[in-house]
Amino acid sequence: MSKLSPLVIIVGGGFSGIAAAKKLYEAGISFLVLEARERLGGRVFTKTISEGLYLDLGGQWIGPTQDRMYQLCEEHGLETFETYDQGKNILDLGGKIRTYAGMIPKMDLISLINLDLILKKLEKLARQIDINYPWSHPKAKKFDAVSLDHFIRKNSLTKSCEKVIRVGCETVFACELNEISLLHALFYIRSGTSLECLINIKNGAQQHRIKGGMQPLVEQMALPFQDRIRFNSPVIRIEKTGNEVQVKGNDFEYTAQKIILSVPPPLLAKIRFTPDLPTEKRQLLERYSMGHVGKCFMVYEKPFWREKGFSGQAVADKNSPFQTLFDCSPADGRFGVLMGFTIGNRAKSFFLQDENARKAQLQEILELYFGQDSKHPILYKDFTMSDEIWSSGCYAGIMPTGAWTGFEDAYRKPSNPYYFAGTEASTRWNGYIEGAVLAGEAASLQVIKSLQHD
Ligand SMILES: Cc1cc2nc3c(=O)[nH]c(=O)nc-3n(C[C@H](O)[C@H](O)[C@H](O)COP(=O)(O)OP(=O)(O)OC[C@H]3O[C@@H](n4cnc5c(N)ncnc54)[C@H](O)[C@@H]3O)c2cc1C
Repeated sequence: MSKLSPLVIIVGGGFSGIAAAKKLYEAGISFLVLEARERLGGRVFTKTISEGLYLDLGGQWIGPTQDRMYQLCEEHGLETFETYDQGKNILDLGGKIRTYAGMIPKMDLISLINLDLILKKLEKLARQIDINYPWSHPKAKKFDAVSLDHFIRKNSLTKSCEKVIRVGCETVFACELNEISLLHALFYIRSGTSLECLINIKNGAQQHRIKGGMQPLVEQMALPFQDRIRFNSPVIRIEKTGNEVQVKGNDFEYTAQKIILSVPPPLLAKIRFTPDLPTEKRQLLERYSMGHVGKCFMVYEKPFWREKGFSGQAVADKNSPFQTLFDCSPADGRFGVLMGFTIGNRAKSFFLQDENARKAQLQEILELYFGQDSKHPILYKDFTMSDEIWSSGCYAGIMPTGAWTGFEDAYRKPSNPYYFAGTEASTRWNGYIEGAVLAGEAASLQVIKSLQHD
């Protein structure tokens, strides 16, 4: 058993935990990061396949208004590049393929008008939400009593419109739409600036990727304090006695004064606290669910679809296992990479099949969309964080109906000596890497302040 006694222990070495650690390091405060996995990054995971070919199996995109992410890239000398976004997009409704340019899918006029009205309505409602106090909206109880699914069914006048708006929302929220409260959806939109910002590639959250992948950034951030990170160290119990806290795992025990918790809500719920966390936080933790997403990559010798005038983007209804497709080729286009998102119930069915069947399904879709050239991939790789015990889902924790109005800010509220980070604790870019960084930094500032007062 270790005798080390840092002032602060950070549980979790994702972007949030490492952003918290960076702040403490800069402030000269002793700390230790305990990370369950053998790597940093958590829900960010870059797999290098060969020289020049890497796949971001977790979070990968950043975009305007995610200011901290751009600052961190600059600070660590990492370059960003534009997501490929030129040429024809594909809309696949019931296997009927249409192509269109720009953001407006090719549909009948009534469906288009209906789609525009729903998007505008969501945008307008989201603009009224105070991200610090979503429960304070005069209609908060009404919005929190229904799911996003309810809102979409109520406002969709045509089947095509409903299908397209569903696919868009499933891709943004990464869950079945009956799992998410309308109030949480509005908060999430506002937290990410606007719906347009969440959906768009250009001027949106999908605008840029980092050359070499996202995980190298968190590794660069942690370089100066490598010796203060302990890997393969899941925290199981946290016990407070007097002014000290014991943090315990299977083969370690550390004592500290303050604890920053930066793990996803369902995993926080599994840590045994003595005395227990405040009742409202415990009850809220039990309500959170994680989304379900799979990323499925087909790699080619070159991005052949670009020469044929395709962007590589597609949107599909339930006849396909993939809600959306994106061009995820490396910056230099040395390889061609198409990535399909399978989300919610589609992901559940998809991952019940063996890998050969999964590959065959993506192959079939790509041939349908991009023709014979897609017949000869050099690699197939898929991945879902839902199968990872130390993530238990993604992109992020989802608030079901009644949670915001029932528990307000119970999740992020500190209860000395415990401080809560992780993207779910962020009011800005909640669910995103930017949110994870902001929440980690905020938790460290709270700890520093509290140490000054002790
Ligand atoms: C497929 C996918 C696509 C995404 N796409 C994007 C995107 O393009 N852009 C974007 O901004 N966001 C995206 N996201 C979301 C983004 O990745 C997350 O919001 C962000 O990485 C969360 O960071 P975090 O530090 O809060 O949590 P995590 O990354 O989950 O870090 C928590 C850490 O805690 C560790 N841990 C858990 N339990 C314990 C324990 N008991 N003891 C010790 N350690 C523990 C975990 O191993 C993990 O390393 C995506 C996520 C996924 C999975």
